[in-house]
Amino acid sequence: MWNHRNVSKALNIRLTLRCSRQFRESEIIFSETEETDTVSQTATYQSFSFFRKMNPKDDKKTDLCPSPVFVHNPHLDALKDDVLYHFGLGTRTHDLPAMFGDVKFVCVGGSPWRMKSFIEYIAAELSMEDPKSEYPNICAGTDRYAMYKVGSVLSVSHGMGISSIAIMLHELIKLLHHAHCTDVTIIRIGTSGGIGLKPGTVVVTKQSMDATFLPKFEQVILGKTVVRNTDLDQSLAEELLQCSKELNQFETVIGNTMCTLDFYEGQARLDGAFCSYTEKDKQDYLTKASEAGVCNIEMESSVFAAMCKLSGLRAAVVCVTLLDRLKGDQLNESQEVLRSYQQRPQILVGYYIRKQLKAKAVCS
Ligand SMILES: O=P(O)(O)O[C@H]1O[C@H](CO)[C@@H](O)[C@H]1O
Ligand SMILES: O=c1cc[nH]c(=O)[nH]1
Repeated sequence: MWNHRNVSKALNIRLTLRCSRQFRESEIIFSETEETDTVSQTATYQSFSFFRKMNPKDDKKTDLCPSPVFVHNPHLDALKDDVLYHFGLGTRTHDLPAMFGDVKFVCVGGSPWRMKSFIEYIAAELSMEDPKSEYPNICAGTDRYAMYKVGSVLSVSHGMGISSIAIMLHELIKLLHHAHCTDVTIIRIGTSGGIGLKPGTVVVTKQSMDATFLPKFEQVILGKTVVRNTDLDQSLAEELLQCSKELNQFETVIGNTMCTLDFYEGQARLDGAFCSYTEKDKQDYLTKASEAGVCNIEMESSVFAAMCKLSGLRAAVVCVTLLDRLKGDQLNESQEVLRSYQQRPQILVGYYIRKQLKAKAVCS
């Protein structure tokens, strides 16, 4: 007989199956020998692309049931308390469902200053301003990351680079999971270098690519290279582009984003402390990137896309371009201009969140 308990059990089994399938579909493991063997790496990579085509696990939500935030770690069940060390939070010390259970939108970006200014901006947009204008840093117990919350919107800084954002995302995903959040959308609001775009253009990422222009994120786990899928939610990207059209305040495009391990040599800059290539080498490389559909370069999108996909989060990357890398390397615009550029992804995402909340209010 179907009662509340076995309906929820069946639902759980379905969700678990769905999430473990999603996990399998999202990664390929190379053995150590394969890793150094270009031919087999290419072959495995091709099968990886084939896998993706066979399983266009998409973005569009087909289920009406709420979508939870998945973790894929059986060891977590054995933990009495889970300490989210770099947030200064934990399951024993904090009531995470009470603090975060209502979160529906998470915005992340490199700088703590930007993420505080975003929460002030969104509070005003949603008419939820604190009369004392106080937005306390929820992670005040640590100086690693900063976190702010207004209503259902959470704003978190992640520092610079893949390692820094990956640590933050491990703890953020566990936080959302422990808090029993459902139907969460996460958006990175960042800055980048553009390729052939007018500075100030906003790029909504279609695919995050590595420095060889392949849509994958590689990580060595237990001495083996694990390759993860960097797909982002295409319908969310389209919705953001539509919002930009409605706003009509600045140029926005959808394109591929290259994610590098470094700001200088990793992005073909000629102005780092070391450089062993010519201006022509740099131009040739950026031209190849552009031919692969790369519109901008930054340093977190690949692991962001990979981890959000594994946890079932609807994710997008929205970065403004601060300069055109075909024309130079140095950021020599005034602080005022750079600050106004940084606000563009915030304005776009703020508009999107307000639109979503309005639509939800009409439906309920
Ligand atoms: O503007 P944020 O979010 O920090 O992102 C970009 O800016 C930093 C480099 O200046 C890198 O982290 C890059 O990804
Ligand atoms: O050129 C740039 C500008 C911002 N962020 C980057 O990673 N690269």
